Amino acid sequence: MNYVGNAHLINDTINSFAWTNLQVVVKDRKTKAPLTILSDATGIVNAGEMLAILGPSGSGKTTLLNALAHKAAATNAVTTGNILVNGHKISLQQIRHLSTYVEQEDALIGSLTIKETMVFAARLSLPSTISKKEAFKRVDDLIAAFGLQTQAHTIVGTPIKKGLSGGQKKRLGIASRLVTNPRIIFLDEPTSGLDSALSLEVCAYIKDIGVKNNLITIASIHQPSSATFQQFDKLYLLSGGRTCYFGPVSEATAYFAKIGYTIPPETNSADFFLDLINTDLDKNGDIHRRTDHVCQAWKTSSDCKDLDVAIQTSIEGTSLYSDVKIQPSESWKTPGILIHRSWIKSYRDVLAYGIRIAMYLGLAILMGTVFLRFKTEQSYIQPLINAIFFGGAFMSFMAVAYVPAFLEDLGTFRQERANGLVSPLSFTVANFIIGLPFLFAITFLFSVVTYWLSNFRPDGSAFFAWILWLFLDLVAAESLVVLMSSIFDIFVVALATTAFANGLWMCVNGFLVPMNILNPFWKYVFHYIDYQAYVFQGMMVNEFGHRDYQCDEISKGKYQCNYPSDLNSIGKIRGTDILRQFSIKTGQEGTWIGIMIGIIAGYRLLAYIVLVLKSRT
Ligand SMILES: Nc1ncnc2c1ncn2[C@@H]1O[C@H](COP(=O)(O)OP(=O)(O)OP(=O)(O)O)[C@@H](O)[C@H]1O
Repeated sequence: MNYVGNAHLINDTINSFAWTNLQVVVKDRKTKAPLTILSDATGIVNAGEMLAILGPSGSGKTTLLNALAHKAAATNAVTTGNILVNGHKISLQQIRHLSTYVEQEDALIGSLTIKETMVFAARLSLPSTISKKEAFKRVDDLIAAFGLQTQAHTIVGTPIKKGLSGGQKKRLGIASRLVTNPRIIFLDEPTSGLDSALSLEVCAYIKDIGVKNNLITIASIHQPSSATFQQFDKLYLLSGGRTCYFGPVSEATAYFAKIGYTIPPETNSADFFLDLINTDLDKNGDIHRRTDHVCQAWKTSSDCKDLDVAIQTSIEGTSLYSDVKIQPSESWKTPGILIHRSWIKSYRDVLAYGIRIAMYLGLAILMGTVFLRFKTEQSYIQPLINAIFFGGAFMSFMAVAYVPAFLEDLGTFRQERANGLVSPLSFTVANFIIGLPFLFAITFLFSVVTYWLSNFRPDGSAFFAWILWLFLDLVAAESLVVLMSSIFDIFVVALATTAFANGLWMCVNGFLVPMNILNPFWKYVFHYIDYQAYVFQGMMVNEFGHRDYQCDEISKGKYQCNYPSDLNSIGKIRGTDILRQFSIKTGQEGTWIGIMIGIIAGYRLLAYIVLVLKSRT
């Protein structure tokens, strides 16, 4: 770590970040009564210091961190108390302005390199007043500061292509949040998922950058090793939302000895403090009693009084901070930047579209060779209808393969949204646009193989009409994936609900049960909003609306026709008579295309609304 502080990162305006009497009350999940999950929290962190928020699981670490960052602690949570910067109360806008929040989960795009990740972070967050040269300098400086230079052109890593180690990913995630020059950094469990060596490495980098640039760093942390714990300057110890200790890490051992809890030799002090107040381990009420004593002792301690004095001094002694951090704000360029980023992902990450293209090509060969060289004889009519159903319905069913790639994008969006970089509208627009060329490529490849192998109506315009229906089908299917995954953002749930919805659309699209006998509930509630129904009808009209089929000739001039038609006497079946059996009208294609576009727009609009509603909580 031979890194020197960066001029742009250096904090010379924020001296202190303090909070007094913070309280968070939620509505209890079970009883619905008000429940205090954080009470009377008070503390101060000065420039260049790093604070560890420590406590047993469920003690309120994340609640405190979120309250400090002005993030919603939970749905319907009511937060009261004061948050002060240089002794002055600060609003949500101001804290966003000054700080960055690094979530526990990495939301990096696996197929981008370190450098690309940083450049896109800079492009999304820096205003156009910052020159390209300056932006690149910041990116390079941060890559160097986090010790990532040698891997600058290594990809983050996808499930099928290994990239960075866990520690490097963590460092990159943090580095990408620092391009906007925050003065205060909130980190939610930055060492989660890392072994003790990597945890130490990550914390040492954060500490180094914080000290060299005079930044205020606040991190919740879970069971740190001794070495990791020593990286922190201050400790906030919590149990059941109550303060057990706040003060320098170096003085914590002496403080606990003073109130009657002496640490045994060669014990990790963090483990000792946690065991002291971990009420989850309580068997006979001892730990509860001990925790009550520790919290009470803190309230009446001279250290607690000294803290109040220190905060009072910060209020009286300093001037207002000036706005220094660059306010990340969305610009009209954001959708374009997102499209560029997705474009790289699309061609580099085979999971995004590559696997689907290969899968659809395989499906095309399968379908084209099973439904091979159909003739215009009546025995081919039913297989032709089956092929049309299979082509439309199965293709849309397989769109579920897009779920993992979309969920990765959604994770990135959530974090960028939380940091004010990307709005639901930009994300929705970019996601829609980037899908179109790939869906068209899939449609074209599939159709070129299948259409001509199966001998659908051999006519150029019929071929292009087929392409149009299939393209609309895939766009609608992908839009359904986007909607379902936005609502149910857990992989298996998104997969199951999308598959279920597609199964439903298949059942009521008019093939398995023709519309004239489909029962009214399914017909009127679902059939008319079923995008697969319009694709099926469109493809059926494309095939049967414009040609006739031959009956079997039993003897010279005598025919046996399986489908009634006014042409039976001359040994033919009019295609439109087949359509009539399915209650499909001709000449409605324009309306159906319009409805398809409406359904696609509807899915996207609903997904957008879901994203807006979810990003409020
Ligand atoms: N609506 C609610 N009803 C009941 N309890 C709640 C509610 N919301 C939060 N809590 C409780 O508040 C406590 C604090 O949660 P928080 O996530 O801040 O803890 P934590 O210390 O970060 O836990 P972990 O280390 O497991 O992430 C938890 O015990 C949680 O169960």
